[in-house]
Amino acid sequence: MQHDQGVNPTPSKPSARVALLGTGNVGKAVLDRLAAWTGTPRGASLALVHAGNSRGALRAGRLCPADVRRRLLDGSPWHADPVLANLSGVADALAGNDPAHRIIIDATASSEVADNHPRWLAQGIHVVTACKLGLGTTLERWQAIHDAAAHGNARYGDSATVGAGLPLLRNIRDLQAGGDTIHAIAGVLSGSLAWLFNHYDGKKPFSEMVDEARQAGYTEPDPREDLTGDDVRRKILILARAAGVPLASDEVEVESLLDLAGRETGQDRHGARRDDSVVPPPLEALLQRRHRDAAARGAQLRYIARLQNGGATVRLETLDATHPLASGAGTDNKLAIWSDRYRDQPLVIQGPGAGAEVTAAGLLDDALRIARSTPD
Ligand SMILES: NC(=O)C1=CN([C@@H]2O[C@H](COP(=O)(O)OP(=O)(O)OC[C@H]3O[C@@H](n4cnc5c(N)ncnc54)[C@H](OP(=O)(O)O)[C@@H]3O)[C@@H](O)[C@H]2O)C=CC1
Ligand SMILES: N[C@@H](CC=O)C(=O)O
Repeated sequence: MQHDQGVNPTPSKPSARVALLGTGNVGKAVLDRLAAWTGTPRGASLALVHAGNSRGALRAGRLCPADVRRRLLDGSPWHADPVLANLSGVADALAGNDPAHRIIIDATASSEVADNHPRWLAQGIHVVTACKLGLGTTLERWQAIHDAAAHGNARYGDSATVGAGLPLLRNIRDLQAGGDTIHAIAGVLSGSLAWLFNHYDGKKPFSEMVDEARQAGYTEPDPREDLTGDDVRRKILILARAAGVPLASDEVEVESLLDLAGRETGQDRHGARRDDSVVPPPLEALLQRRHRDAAARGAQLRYIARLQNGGATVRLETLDATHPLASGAGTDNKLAIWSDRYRDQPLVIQGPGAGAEVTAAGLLDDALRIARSTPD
């Protein structure tokens, strides 16, 4: 394991020490991006000192990202120390004698990791996360993160939590910083469901396509999180709260695709056996019919989140082809923002909204912004 890449073009500013949690789809893409920066100023500004997953962690004064990545990829044993996987020790891995920034990158979907965000922030450790469980679940946890960040004078990088790094939260915050008031937002916030509805033609089973989306790294680790709308619920909560509407989780009215199907057959999804298919036959039939009806009038199925009049909804909608939210390709997310400034015509932001590479880029954008700022 290489410990020092020997590049530090800005000796006045020590490299930020970085701990990466999660080495799945997104974590691997973070390692790839860091590896590609080896020998560049970007690479020099971020020193990876800890890389861990649920089974163990590697730790060194400076880990070589390509080496960590190779160990994960080539099937060679992942010689990580399981003791180092203990989250209580991650802060120790970031300790040092210089005033460098300390950054934890959360590329997990772990509630246990999200529970630790406030503790790390309060210790002055910056947290950069793709996981929505920090800001997108209970108001208490959201508040705890804000309070801890203020207390520890630490930053919380959340760009990757909505739109997989698209500049959605940044634009909402910039508008407000300029004195604008957000009145409503609406959008396609699930990259996997966007991809599914962009490709679904009623012929190939939806279940097969969900599997393809999972293999492409667009879905949550458990695709049911996407199909139930829970993932989009978290995203609209994060956006709403950033826009100054502190909604509680149960204040978002969510139409789960799985419940839609259950409603049709009178079955309760909560009664489903664990080994049931992710896409039960009634949902296949329902989507086939909804797709056929939409296509017959040149319309599109879209899973839309809306925030207006202090409330939020998430549901499957049939949109005319001319509707501003109907167009898009691949995993495109699309967000329309109405504000004082954009009263009649909304500000619309569109682009790929899922995938490991764009998400890793969003995470590292946040990490670099922190690394380049002056440590207190
Ligand atoms: N895929 C996408 O397009 C996007 C994903 N995200 C978010 O990124 C996150 C990661 O997604 P993805 O990479 O697909 O998920 P994966 O399931 O592929 O990877 C999750 C990783 O987290 C690790 N992990 C779980 N618990 C812990 C723990 N306690 N400590 C350290 N590591 C832990 C897992 O360990 P192990 O390897 O041992 O199982 C695994 O390496 C999710 O929160 C997701 O919502 C956000 C935007 C877009
Ligand atoms: N599963 C998510 C991934 C990004 O957050 C999605 O489909 O958008």
